[in-house]
Amino acid sequence: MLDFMTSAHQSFSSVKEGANASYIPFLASVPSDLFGIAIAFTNGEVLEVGDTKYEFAIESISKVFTLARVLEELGKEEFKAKIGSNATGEPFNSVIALELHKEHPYNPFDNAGAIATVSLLNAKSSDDRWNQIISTYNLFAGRELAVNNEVYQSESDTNAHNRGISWLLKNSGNMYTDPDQACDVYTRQCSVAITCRDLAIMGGTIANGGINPVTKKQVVSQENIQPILAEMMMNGLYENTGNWLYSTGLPGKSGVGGGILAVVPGKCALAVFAPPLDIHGNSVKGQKVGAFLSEKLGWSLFNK
Ligand SMILES: NC(=O)CC[C@H](N)C(=O)O
Repeated sequence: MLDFMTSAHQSFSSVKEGANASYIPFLASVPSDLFGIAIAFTNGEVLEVGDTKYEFAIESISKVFTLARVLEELGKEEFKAKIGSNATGEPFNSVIALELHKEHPYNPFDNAGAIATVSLLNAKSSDDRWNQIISTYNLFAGRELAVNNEVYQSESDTNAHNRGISWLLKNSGNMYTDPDQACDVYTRQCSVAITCRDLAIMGGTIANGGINPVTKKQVVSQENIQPILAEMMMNGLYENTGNWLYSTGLPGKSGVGGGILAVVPGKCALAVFAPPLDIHGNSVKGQKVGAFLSEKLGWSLFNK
């Protein structure tokens, strides 16, 4: 296993395609050649190659773990009715997608649906909303995570588009708290710093039926694993999800911080960190590693 990971790292470290996200200024300053690969198995073993200790911004991968928390609170049917489980086929921050669907979010991974998902948490205050989210992430990672304040500042200074989306949701009755509060908590969740190892363990918890494979704590109930994986399968890499699925056969999730997660249910989770992105916001090397390892290790869910 480690041999395949090392060979993926060696083969793809020279790939020059893609570029760091720059619409969030901080992300443009992250060294582009950082490259880590980690796999967490359901038995608690974790294998790592490359820059797996470097802390990067979780960005949109956070949407998976907020989804888990809200599913626990609402149940999957109410969640599906309020947010949805279909792809828009548009970029993750598309306003056109909202306009086309009467300002109703379509799924929890596009920004509109993600911000609405944050707003659905039953919380007394902004701090309470945030504490519910970060405590959930901590359980998934098996350690205390923290916001990278430089990322948070950089995103807060440049998130007018997401604030606009929040107010459109308010306009159509699909925002369940103050829109600016929901957007701020969403911005904070995207700024949480994680390592590649953390991400593998967070995904490993999903692969392990909701039980963190390292701490052995139940973080999300088994019945909510299917809706989480369905959302990842359907829109985890936005408009490139079909191509990802074609080559990996696995549910995945990307973030513009350069992280990518793939879940092999019952077996393990793969986390890759490499900042240069394709035009849809997905790590280029991450997608290559996913395709390579899935093929070598027979991970595809469609090859049984
Ligand atoms: N795809 C992403 O990772 C986007 C997350 C980013 N914080 C945004 O809202 O634009």
